[in-house]
Amino acid sequence: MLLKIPQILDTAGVARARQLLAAAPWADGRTTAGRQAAQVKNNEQLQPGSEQHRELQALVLQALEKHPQFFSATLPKRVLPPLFNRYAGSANAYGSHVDQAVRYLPGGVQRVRTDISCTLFFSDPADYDGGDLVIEHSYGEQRVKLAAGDLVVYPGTSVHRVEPVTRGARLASFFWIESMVRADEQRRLLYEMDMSLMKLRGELGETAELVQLTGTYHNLLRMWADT
Ligand SMILES: O=C(O)CCC(=O)C(=O)O
Ligand SMILES: [Fe+2]
Repeated sequence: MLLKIPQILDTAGVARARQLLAAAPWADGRTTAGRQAAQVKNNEQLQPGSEQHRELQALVLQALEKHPQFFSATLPKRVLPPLFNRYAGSANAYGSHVDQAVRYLPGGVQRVRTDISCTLFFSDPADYDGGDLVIEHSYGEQRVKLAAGDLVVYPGTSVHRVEPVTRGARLASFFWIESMVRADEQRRLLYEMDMSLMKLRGELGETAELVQLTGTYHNLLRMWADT
């Protein structure tokens, strides 16, 4: 399921993130990519370990935690620490690739399966030309270029690319999630059901049928979740 979630970060959060990104040390992006992806990756990435990097990670993670739609759509079990990239100058781009299936948490022991890939945008579309995140799926390609503060989540299984940035700079955070529910189609059913339940509850208040269907939601989650 490809889902755009608006305003994960508010204006103040975006401004703070940009300030930190401007002061932080950048390095070649190829260091964190797998072998195939490194051949097509041409961007910069924030070097982990700096004070700015830590504050940025906390900023993103706290924003995600506060967001009910993010939780419902991803049902996170583990979230890899967010990373940060910049595409600017000399047509930085990231060619077609699939993200590595398994990554390590810092420390290099705990493995995380990358069920869901995420990009959180810090630049507005007017700040740069090109730089669309293009995600391939069974119905064709989806182009994504969101407002600063917005997030896109998409299946880790997708072939995707970032088109060359030909003017300005595209700043983003990218990270991966291992979900309690491994299968994308099961997560989608749960998400759609949860959203409909919330809407119906707003329209009708609590009814016996809503209690029953909410139970069905939780019982499906119980059946499918691996916590
Ligand atoms: O910059 C992006 O939106 C995506 C980056 C990406 O695909 C990756 O780092 O694997
Ligand atoms: Fe990727």
